[in-house]
Amino acid sequence: MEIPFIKMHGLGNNYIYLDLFTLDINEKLLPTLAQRVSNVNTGIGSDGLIIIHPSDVAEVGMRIFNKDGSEGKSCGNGLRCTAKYAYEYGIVDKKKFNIETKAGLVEAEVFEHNGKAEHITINMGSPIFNRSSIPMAGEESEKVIKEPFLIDDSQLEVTAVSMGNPHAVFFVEKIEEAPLYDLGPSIEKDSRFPEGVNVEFIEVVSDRELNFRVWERGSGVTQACGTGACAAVVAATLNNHVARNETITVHLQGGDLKIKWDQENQVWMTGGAVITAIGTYYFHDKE
Ligand SMILES: N[C@H](CCC[C@H](N)C(=O)O)C(=O)O
Repeated sequence: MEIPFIKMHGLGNNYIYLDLFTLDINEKLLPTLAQRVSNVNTGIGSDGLIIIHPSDVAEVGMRIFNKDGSEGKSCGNGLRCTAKYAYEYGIVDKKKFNIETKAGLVEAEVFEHNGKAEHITINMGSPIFNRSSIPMAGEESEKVIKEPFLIDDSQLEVTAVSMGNPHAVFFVEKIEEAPLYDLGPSIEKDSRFPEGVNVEFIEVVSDRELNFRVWERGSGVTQACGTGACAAVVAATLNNHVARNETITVHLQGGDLKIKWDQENQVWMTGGAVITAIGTYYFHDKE
């Protein structure tokens, strides 16, 4: 089967995108397709698969599948790339529009330069704190802020936030010493997170600046995680490390995002999006 695709990245967090406005594909195939195209040796190579699709409730819809085939409910870098593609390829004819995700509707705004979407702002909505909605096991509580968290003999403190997808945020002295590979996999699959969890390590640089690394649920270490950067700013605010209602610069491995958690409890994310390649993927029934 010949499958036309677009490869795009947001700060190096790269996905293979399928445009279901022009392509018809059996959605049962998507988890397997995500695993196949993500494989850098036998596929194209990516952090996963994103589906851009018609929506009854928004101008455009987006679904995200991680490298392991699991479906996430939202993806910040994917949303910026989806907005860029929708604007530049005529799916939408305006600069402000909604995108439907499994986590709900988000609002996108494209900032154009020479007809191209130079950078994109997404209103990622309100953070979710209560434990059962993260979801995280344990006594129901309003918030999980710097809760003791023992993992593989390491005593950590976790702040848990959902941006429609679950995030476990840990603060470290030096970002280069973050135990990304040592503890990321164990935390991701820890039973205290019944749906798994994205794992972020944050170094506070100032009250307007964070350094950030991520081990993503279903994809492992990626260059950037948009929902994770939002969760990091919310967690840093809850722990009084950064100022509320101010624009915080988050330095991710692949570049910077500007994040603001405003007084109306909306989290705004601004950053770039790049089209890397357009091509045809040849799906073989037998790998
Ligand atoms: N791994 C995430 C989905 C991708 C999120 C990330 N790439 C972003 O930019 O937000 C999850 O399973 O919830």
